[in-house]
Amino acid sequence: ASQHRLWPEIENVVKSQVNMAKMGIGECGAGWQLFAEDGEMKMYRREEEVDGMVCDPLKAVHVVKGISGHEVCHYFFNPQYRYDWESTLEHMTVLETISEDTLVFLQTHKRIWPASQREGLFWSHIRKLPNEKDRDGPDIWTVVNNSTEYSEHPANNGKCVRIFLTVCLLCQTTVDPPKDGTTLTRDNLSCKITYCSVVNPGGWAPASVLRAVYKREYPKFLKRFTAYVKNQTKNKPIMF
Ligand SMILES: CCCc1ccc(-c2ccc(S(=O)(=O)CCO)cc2)cc1[C@H]1C[C@H]1c1ccccn1
Repeated sequence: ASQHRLWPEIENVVKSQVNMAKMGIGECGAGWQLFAEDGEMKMYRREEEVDGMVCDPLKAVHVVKGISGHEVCHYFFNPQYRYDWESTLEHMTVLETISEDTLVFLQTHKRIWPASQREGLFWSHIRKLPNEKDRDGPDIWTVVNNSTEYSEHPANNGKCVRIFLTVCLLCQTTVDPPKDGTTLTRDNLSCKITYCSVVNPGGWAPASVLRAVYKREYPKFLKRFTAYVKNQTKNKPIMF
């Protein structure tokens, strides 16, 4: 995989996205507004437009008990689970398996009236990172998705408008060992999830419509996905 044409880009984008995701909302620059809150989940966005198109960066922070960062990234990365949790997905194919930790996806999302239907073509990379704060603590896990070009699938040659996205899911596991030295259970586990995304809708759509879609869809998406991981792992051994 390290000699693949995309490898230099993957290395650069993963490093920069992980550094951004690690920064607290206060360090990420000004202008972040909290737009959704549900228990431990907080969602922030910044209003940004590129050529008159809404490209609001989004940063969500969520703490979920009973699952590990590896499990969250495993179910987010692997294509075989995606239809179970991604409710806006209409079709998904893996265009290329670059390596076992790097895939290229082509996926179409259900049309959201009045915007036209969207599709995304992106590489997706899963990686374990050393826990710098605590050497013998659990590793950090991340999945980065980043749009890329494919000559066999030119943008906007069909009915769908091609979106351009960069997404980073960063997961930090916390283990709170049982006092009485008994075996670790999922009750001693929690995961801090940081989800960052910048999506360029690729073609014009009314700002009010896009912002309403994101305001509705992102909280639903993160809640549905984390509930799915809890349900899938509850009776399985912990994957660290
Ligand atoms: C006009 C643009 C609409 C639009 C742009 C972008 C996305 C989108 C693509 C990918 C990812 S992901 O995190 O990489 C998981 C893999 O699918 C999340 C969101 C979805 C929509 C549509 C379907 C709406 C939506 C928005 C936000 C979250 C979920 N769904």
